[in-house]
Amino acid sequence: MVRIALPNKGRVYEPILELFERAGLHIVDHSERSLFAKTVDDEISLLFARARDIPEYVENGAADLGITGEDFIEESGAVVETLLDLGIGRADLVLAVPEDSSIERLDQLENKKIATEFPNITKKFFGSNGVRVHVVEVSGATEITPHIGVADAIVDLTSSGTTLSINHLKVIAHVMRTSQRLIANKESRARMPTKMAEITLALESVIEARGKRYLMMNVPASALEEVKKKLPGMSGPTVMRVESSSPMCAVHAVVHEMEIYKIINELKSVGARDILIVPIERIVR
Ligand SMILES: Nc1ncnc2c1ncn2[C@@H]1O[C@H](COP(=O)(O)OP(=O)(O)OP(=O)(O)O)[C@@H](O)[C@H]1O
Ligand SMILES: O=P(O)(O)OC[C@H]1O[C@H](OP(=O)(O)OP(=O)(O)O)[C@H](O)[C@@H]1O
Ligand SMILES: [Mg+2]
Repeated sequence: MVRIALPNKGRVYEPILELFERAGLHIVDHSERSLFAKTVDDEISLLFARARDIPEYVENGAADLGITGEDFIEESGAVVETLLDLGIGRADLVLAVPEDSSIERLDQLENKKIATEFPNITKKFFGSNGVRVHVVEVSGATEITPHIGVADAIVDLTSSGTTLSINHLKVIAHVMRTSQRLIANKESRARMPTKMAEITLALESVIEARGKRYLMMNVPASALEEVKKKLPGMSGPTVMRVESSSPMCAVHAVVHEMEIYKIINELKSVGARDILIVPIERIVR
């Protein structure tokens, strides 16, 4: 049996459940408040925990696999194996000061107070930069602390930048990037390599398909070479013969959604027609 620990709430909760559904690891028996769930695979069960606690649970074997942020993994110092970057919950951990502060450089924070939910990362960051500071640990709403005399600066996560901006804070240094990772207990991985590889592959196939579309079109044989030049394709486009009165081919290719707009126009201009653009669920390499 493989036990996977997932965050029980927060901004990454829904995206992670959606990832499992797409990967075919359908969750059964799960209500919002329940801390355990089964999956369609009898050999895989889920437990729901605080994202911050997950690295430790995976390290000590309470869970064989876990999903949580690189920020919490680094902060915990847990010894685990990282199997996959899920690309969900991307954020930057930054050092910020009030907009009207004269502080612009790290060394100006010598002996000052830094509030954060990440005391270990913060101590390491200032230590490696040779600046001595007093770290004040808080458990949320860190952005308020410089305005109430609790701290001179903060180390906190930002993605859209909205929270920093409405709280009149400016970034003066970048500490680390984070996103959700699939992590494994070392012994569990050694004991169940095949099952772990199977789960990793299932999740990876969803990530791989993200932002990609499947293009299908009919192409007169005379235009085939020009059409092939326009298509990137994973390993070149697939070309099939179409039963038709004039020589005709069906061409299929995987294209990134960012390229679709431009490619469609180019394909049409060289003779492709009946173009279909289809979503891709998963790509298993
Ligand atoms: N602004 C953000 N943008 C993207 N991801 C973020 C952001 N803030 C936090 N995260 C990520 O979301 C994950 C869960 O954090 P979240 O803040 O939802 O939980 P928490 O801090 O444990 O709970 P709560 O904030 O409710 O106390 C973390 O791994 C973190 O990296
Ligand atoms: O750049 P933004 O998009 O504005 O996001 C930044 C905010 O997101 C996180 O807060 P969270 O929602 O986890 O609340 P918390 O402070 O209670 O943990 C983080 O601690 C910031 O406050
Ligand atoms: Mg939070």
